Amino acid sequence: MSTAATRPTGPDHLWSVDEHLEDVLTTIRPLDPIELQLLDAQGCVLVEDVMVPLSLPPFDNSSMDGYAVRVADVAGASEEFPAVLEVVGDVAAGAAELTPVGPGQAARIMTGAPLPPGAEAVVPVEWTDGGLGEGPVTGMRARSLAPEGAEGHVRVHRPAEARAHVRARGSDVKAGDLALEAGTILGPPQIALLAAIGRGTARVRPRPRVVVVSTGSELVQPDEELGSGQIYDSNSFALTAAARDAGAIAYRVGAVVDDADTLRATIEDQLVRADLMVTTGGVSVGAYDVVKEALAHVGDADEAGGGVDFRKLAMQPGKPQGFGSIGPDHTPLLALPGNPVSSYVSFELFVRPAIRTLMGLPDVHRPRATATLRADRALGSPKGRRQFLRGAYADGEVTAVGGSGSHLIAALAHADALIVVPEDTESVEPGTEVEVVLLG
Ligand SMILES: Nc1nc2c(c(=O)[nH]1)N[C@H]1C(S)=C(S)[C@@H](COP(=O)(O)OP(=O)(O)OC[C@H]3O[C@@H](n4cnc5c(N)ncnc54)[C@H](O)[C@@H]3O)O[C@H]1N2
Ligand code: MOO
Repeated sequence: MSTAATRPTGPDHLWSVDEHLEDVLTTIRPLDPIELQLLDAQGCVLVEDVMVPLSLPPFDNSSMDGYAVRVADVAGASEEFPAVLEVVGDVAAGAAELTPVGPGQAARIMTGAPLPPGAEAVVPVEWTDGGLGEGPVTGMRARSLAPEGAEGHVRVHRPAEARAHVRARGSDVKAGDLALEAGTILGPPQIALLAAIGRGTARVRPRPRVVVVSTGSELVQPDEELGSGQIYDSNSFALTAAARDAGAIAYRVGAVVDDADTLRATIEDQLVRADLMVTTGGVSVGAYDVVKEALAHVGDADEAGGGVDFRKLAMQPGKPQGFGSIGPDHTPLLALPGNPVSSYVSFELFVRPAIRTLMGLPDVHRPRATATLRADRALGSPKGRRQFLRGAYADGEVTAVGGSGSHLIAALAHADALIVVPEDTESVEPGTEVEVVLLG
């Protein structure tokens, strides 16, 4: 992997949101395809055209529980003048041996069972006396309780056209047809089709394995006792959940203390199961900014442009960011800022599209919309930085939720959109049309 970190920008260059995103998306390539079991391929992108090896249905079969008959035998039948036919046996779904239906005969047939030779149509059981010699019945009795239903005579009360209630061989798809084309995303209906044509596996781009590492000596695992100056680690949970939501197989690594050697060792250990590494915290300008310390000078020895580049973005929240690659496989790494809202917003804007690029998905971005800002007063925004405020969106309107502080986790939990305030806008009046990112 090479990164645009080598572009001639200089350490003081303030990257725009779009430049950083472009760097990420032009660097990260879709994962190599593999053959996966059908259910493991759910949500993945198919990379081959799949042809239909056999027609569906594979044979003419009944769409109703009823009687397989010859058309001429039931012509003009009515309840008053029923056609009386000899029942030659049962045809259940899965039956391999089929008794032919001759003139004056019928076979009792179940939904999905093959149409026996000689039969031309199926009359539903409700159009007959079910072999009981009385009026129309509503169904059949279980074979185990009434085996005599497979013999004797049946009175048919209505005529049937040729092929009535018969599902023709190949009426769904024909052998040689294209079942699914390369590029299809395998949702449940597509998985149904692959299974129906007998395919147990599919060649797809796999879900990326994403390892999330949070950093900070102040962080404590939820459910444990908080000591003085400590807080619970929420970022690793938020980002692992977000990675899963984006389609990844995500692994959460508990918070690593602010020690560069410990962090380097942890990342090295984790590389074996990572297609993408995400860290949070330690990328700012403090004396304990461990991610920067641990990774800033770790390059990919054998590839120019490797290593992690730390940069400032013209964005709020999410100003400090790191991006690059590490380890022998040049595993891409995004280092997100530690403030909880900053890390989440950064994930939405950069990591989610990266995950979806790795999956080969055509649509890597969240949908956006235009909405009318509902607010009591104007919203302020820092000049020169693209601001992403949290909002609640409904029916073409968006309301700001909480303020712009990057620590406001509770407000984030009540938002379903990000309000985008452009770099050159310092104040947004109520009633203004704004762009929103819909978080789904
Ligand atoms: N002098 C300056 N200070 C700061 C600047 C700056 O430009 N000059 N930038 C600020 C901005 S903007 C951000 S964003 C943060 C980013 O800092 P780090 O990425 O180094 O993050 P930390 O210092 O480790 O943590 C920041 C904040 O977030 C809390 N945190 C960290 N990890 C977690 C977690 N897993 N779960 C919950 N909360 C977490 C941490 O306790 C801090 O409060 O830097 C500003 N400073
Ligand atoms: O840019 Mo920081 O990410 O605002 O809080």
